[in-house]
Amino acid sequence: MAPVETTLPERHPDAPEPATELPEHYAYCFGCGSSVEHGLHLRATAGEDLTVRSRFTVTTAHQGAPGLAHGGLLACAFDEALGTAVGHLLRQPAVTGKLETDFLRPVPVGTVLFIDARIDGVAGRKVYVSADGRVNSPVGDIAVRARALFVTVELKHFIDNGRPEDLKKVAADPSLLGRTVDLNP
Ligand SMILES: CCCCCCCCCC(=O)SCCNC(=O)CCNC(=O)[C@H](O)C(C)(C)COP(=O)(O)OP(=O)(O)OC[C@H]1O[C@@H](n2cnc3c(N)ncnc32)[C@H](O)[C@@H]1OP(=O)(O)O
Repeated sequence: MAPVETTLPERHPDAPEPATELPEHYAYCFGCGSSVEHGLHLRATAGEDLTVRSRFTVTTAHQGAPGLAHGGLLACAFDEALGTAVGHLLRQPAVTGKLETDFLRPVPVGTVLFIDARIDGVAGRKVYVSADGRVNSPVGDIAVRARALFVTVELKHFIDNGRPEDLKKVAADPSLLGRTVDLNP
């Protein structure tokens, strides 16, 4: 539940159609990037209305306790899944301001975590989102639940704050970035 009054936003007219597989947003993103060897490699599909379904396989590189996913990595997966929902459905750059997780059941190595994310409401630049994660199936008991606040930003946020050598790499090879927002709106 958002701590302030919110309104339900419109799904952006250029948002991907439901059932569209969404591209990684940055090749070196720990959450979704294909160039990060032990990253989460999260994959997402646009859902109906203000929803996105993501999934990732928990590997031995993601352990906290023997054979079990690290809670911080699970939080990372939710951050990515929630940010993907905001980025694709609203088509606005946004960053995580706050992320809260409830770890309800252990998530073993080798399982696929299905994460159903939704946009709950907006208030000015604040976008409230939440998600449920289930083990090996998109239905059944919830293993992890998360709520987050994303704050919309101008592209300038990334240009002003990113490490210059990484920004240069992207400028030299724009294919490293998925085009979810218009760079020249
Ligand atoms: C398709 C694309 C897929 C992308 C997936 C990516 C997933 C991963 C996303 C990330 O992990 S992003 C990286 C982690 N986050 C950051 O690095 C953000 C660091 N924080 C900041 O840069 C600034 O604090 C921030 C841009 C969030 C806000 O600073 P601003 O100066 O622009 O705005 P301001 O501080 O005025 O806050 C705007 C509103 O948000 C509210 N707010 C900001 N942070 C908050 C917070 N933590 N808790 C509660 N409210 C917060 C703030 O109170 C205010 O509310 P009001 O409009 O009602 O006044």
